[in-house]
Amino acid sequence: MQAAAEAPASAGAVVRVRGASKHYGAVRAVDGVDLAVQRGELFGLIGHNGAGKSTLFKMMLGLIPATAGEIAIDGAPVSGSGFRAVRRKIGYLPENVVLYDNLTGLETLHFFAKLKSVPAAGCGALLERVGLAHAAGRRVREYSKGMRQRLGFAQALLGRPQILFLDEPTTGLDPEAIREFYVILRGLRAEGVTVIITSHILAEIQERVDRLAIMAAGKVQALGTVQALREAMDLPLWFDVRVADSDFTAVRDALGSLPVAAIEAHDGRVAVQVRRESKMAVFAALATLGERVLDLHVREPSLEDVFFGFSD
Ligand SMILES: Nc1ncnc2c1ncn2[C@@H]1O[C@H](COP(=O)(O)OP(=O)(O)OP(=O)(O)O)[C@@H](O)[C@H]1O
Repeated sequence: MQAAAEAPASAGAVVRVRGASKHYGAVRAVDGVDLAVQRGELFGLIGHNGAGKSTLFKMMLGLIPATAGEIAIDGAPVSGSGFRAVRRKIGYLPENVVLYDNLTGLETLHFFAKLKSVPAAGCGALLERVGLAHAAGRRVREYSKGMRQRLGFAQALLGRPQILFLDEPTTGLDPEAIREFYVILRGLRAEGVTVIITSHILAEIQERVDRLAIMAAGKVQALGTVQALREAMDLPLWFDVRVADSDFTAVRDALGSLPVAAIEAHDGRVAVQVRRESKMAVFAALATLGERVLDLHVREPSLEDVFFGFSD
């Protein structure tokens, strides 16, 4: 499948990946990936289990060497000696963050602060930022999965990183916590922090990232804004129409000979599926019904529809 346009020039990119591959014997975990993420961008990486997301993350962090290709963060190749300084600007939340059950939340952050050689003074404020101030003195053993995840996120924020890599950061979080999490991410983005995030929860990510890459079998199958990917896929749209007296025949008649992929009536509404290119013609046709149209809603294909189109 052709990747969508929209990839910005890699010249000013904070994260630049060119032809990166990682092979484990016959397994091509990552296979010729090109990617450029701009400063201050909130970038999503999605894909099925085993698509290669975590492996690519670890390569971008310089944690595992690439079999082939080049990866540079803030201009420094991850395999070079200059990367040591860049690493200080990076925060990382791994898929399975390792925490010590016997430490309290605050002790945990102090411990990570020491490892990162950053001052411990901000640890209390960080716990507050991720909503764990009330549990700062409790041992991690007593933390719920969501609380552990928040603590992992706090650890990633130690030292005010300029580039954040978050692998499945919302696992275990309840809906309110997910919302709070993205508020924090937007705040960080406004400060110019670059965020790269993986997620399996497409509905969650679709309205929140600036751009995303869909990975499958180690390759980037598509790259762009959610809207650009929708358009590249040319998936049909749905018009949901509520019409006076549930007069569905009037809707059918108004549409006349316009190409309609599907038309369904339920709950007093008519759902009309049309190709994107017919969108404005369908609007115009429905407008002829005047006040007999009581409500109208256009449903874009979800990221899930796009995802299955690109990753199957
Ligand atoms: N150390 C390793 N040795 C051998 N194969 C590996 C290794 N690490 C990853 N793989 C393989 O590489 C492929 C990509 O794995 P990866 O963990 O990057 O996928 P993922 O997209 O992060 O999956 P998930 O969503 O399940 O976390 C898989 O087939 C996996 O089995």
